[in-house]
Amino acid sequence: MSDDSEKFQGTGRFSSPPCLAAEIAPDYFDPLAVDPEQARDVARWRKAERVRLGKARASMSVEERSAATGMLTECVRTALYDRCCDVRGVVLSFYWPIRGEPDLRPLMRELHGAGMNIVLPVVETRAAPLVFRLWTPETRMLRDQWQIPVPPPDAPGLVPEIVLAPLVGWTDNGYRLGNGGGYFDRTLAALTPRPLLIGIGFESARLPTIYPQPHDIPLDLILTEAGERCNHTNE
Ligand SMILES: Nc1nc2c(c(=O)[nH]1)N(C=O)[C@@H](CNc1ccc(C(=O)N[C@@H](CCC(=O)O)C(=O)O)cc1)CN2
Ligand SMILES: Nc1ncnc2c1ncn2[C@@H]1O[C@H](COP(=O)(O)OP(=O)(O)OP(=O)(O)O)[C@@H](O)[C@H]1O
Repeated sequence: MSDDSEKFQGTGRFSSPPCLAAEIAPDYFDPLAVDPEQARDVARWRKAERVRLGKARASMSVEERSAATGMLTECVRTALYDRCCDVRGVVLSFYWPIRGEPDLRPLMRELHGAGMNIVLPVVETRAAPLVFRLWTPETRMLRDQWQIPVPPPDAPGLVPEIVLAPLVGWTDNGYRLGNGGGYFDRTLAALTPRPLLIGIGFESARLPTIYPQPHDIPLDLILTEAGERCNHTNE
């Protein structure tokens, strides 16, 4: 609490108490703002959708996956170069693919070679924002609690300007279904300035809705093998 509010408490000088909204942590999310029964239903539906979409992704044929990954790679490269006059020094958060996520690691290496600072997301603390550790081709990766390869704790931490977020599901209006930890939403709520958030997924993961909740932050751009599927960057 600020000194002023303590000084003026109970003096009767103000008709209403001083506004303390600025003292709320930027990543604070009020669970009381949500109807618990509705939130439970949505969580249950999302869990089932993650399983369904995960199976669909796992059943893509080798040819289908390879063709889609090639087109996605091209699309991500173009989107990044279109948005950065000079990619050198730009801090870009990539992801190390798990569970059949699009594997864009050749592009990650290429962009590192072009001078971008590549970072990878790490869950250091459960139910907290992600941290981002620098990756280079020489980095000796460790595995986290989900067996996701991550750079070691002594890798430098950097704040990304652009974040590539893998999609389990996505909607035309830019909402993302992820792996269910709420990590990207928590991270975006905490980062200022907010990075450009680009969702990366396959066309087959398109959903009519994810039943958006107050914590869900829409993506700026969604890229699939079919190209730009949702673009809020010119609004
Ligand atoms: N490649 C990759 N790296 C990433 C992410 C990601 O989605 N993909 N993350 C993005 O956040 C973070 C890891 N987040 C994760 C969150 C939850 C689960 C998970 O296993 N969840 C439960 C399901 C929870 C539910 O459905 O309610 C599980 O599958 O058992 C895994 C990773 C950081 N790194
Ligand atoms: N800013 C936030 N503060 C607190 N809790 C949050 C926040 N964002 C999300 N959560 C919680 O995280 C849980 C999972 O959220 P959600 O279903 O949106 O995950 P997700 O986006 O699929 O996961 P991920 O980003 O890890 O891939 C929910 O219970 C939600 O309330």
